[in-house]
Amino acid sequence: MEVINHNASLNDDEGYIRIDKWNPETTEKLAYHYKEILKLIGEDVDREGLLQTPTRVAKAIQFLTHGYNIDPHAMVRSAKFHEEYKQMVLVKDIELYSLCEHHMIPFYGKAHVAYIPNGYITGLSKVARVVEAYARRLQVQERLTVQIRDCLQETLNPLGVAVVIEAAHMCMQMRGVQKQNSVTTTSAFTGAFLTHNETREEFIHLIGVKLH
Ligand SMILES: Nc1nc2c(ncn2[C@@H]2O[C@H](COP(=O)(O)OP(=O)(O)OP(=O)(O)O)[C@@H](O)[C@H]2O)c(=O)[nH]1
Ligand SMILES: [Zn+2]
Repeated sequence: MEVINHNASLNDDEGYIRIDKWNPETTEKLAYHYKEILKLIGEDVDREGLLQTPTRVAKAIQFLTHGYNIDPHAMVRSAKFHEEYKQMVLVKDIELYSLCEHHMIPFYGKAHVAYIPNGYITGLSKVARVVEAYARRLQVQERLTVQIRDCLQETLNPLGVAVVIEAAHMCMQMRGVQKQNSVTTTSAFTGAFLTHNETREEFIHLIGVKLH
């Protein structure tokens, strides 16, 4: 797997982000460009309220894209435990905030993630951290859904993985087609969730989402 790491200094030993430690050089460069953007939209960059804005935005965008600095596979492997439990493990209603790669405008919603262990489980928080690691990048909802599924399948080799994401896209709400209430649902399955209708139905019933 390719590890994208633009800003290695943000990582601690376990590969988690330290959100208080921005790379000063990256922050300075981003701030320079955001200042130019402010000028281009007709703002007065010297007025009091905007003096710190380029630096604030520089830090904010690094937080919103900090998933590039996380290796989700390594993170799951760091908390992989042998266990003979063979029933579905479901973590539902994991809130997510991402940025659409077309407009860099937020999309936000919930992820529901399940897997059926095959000798190994992972820490429950790691499931939510995998969602976070892929959401905090420039994304499309479809790829985000598949990346979460593939990460768990590749690291735990479970009997199946199921991921459903429900999200609202602000690029469709506050601009463009301006549909305030539309919600997009995406799903991705492997193993028993594909081959066993009952397993998939149980998952869909438990998360309470209408997929068909
Ligand atoms: N499939 C998919 N499309 C997305 C996602 N986020 C945003 N989009 C869409 O990406 C498309 C980009 O289309 P373009 O026609 O190039 O962009 P645009 O002219 O700004 O389109 P409008 O939003 O319709 O004004 C739009 O239809 C967006 O709604 C996503 O997660 N998945
Ligand atoms: Zn968009």
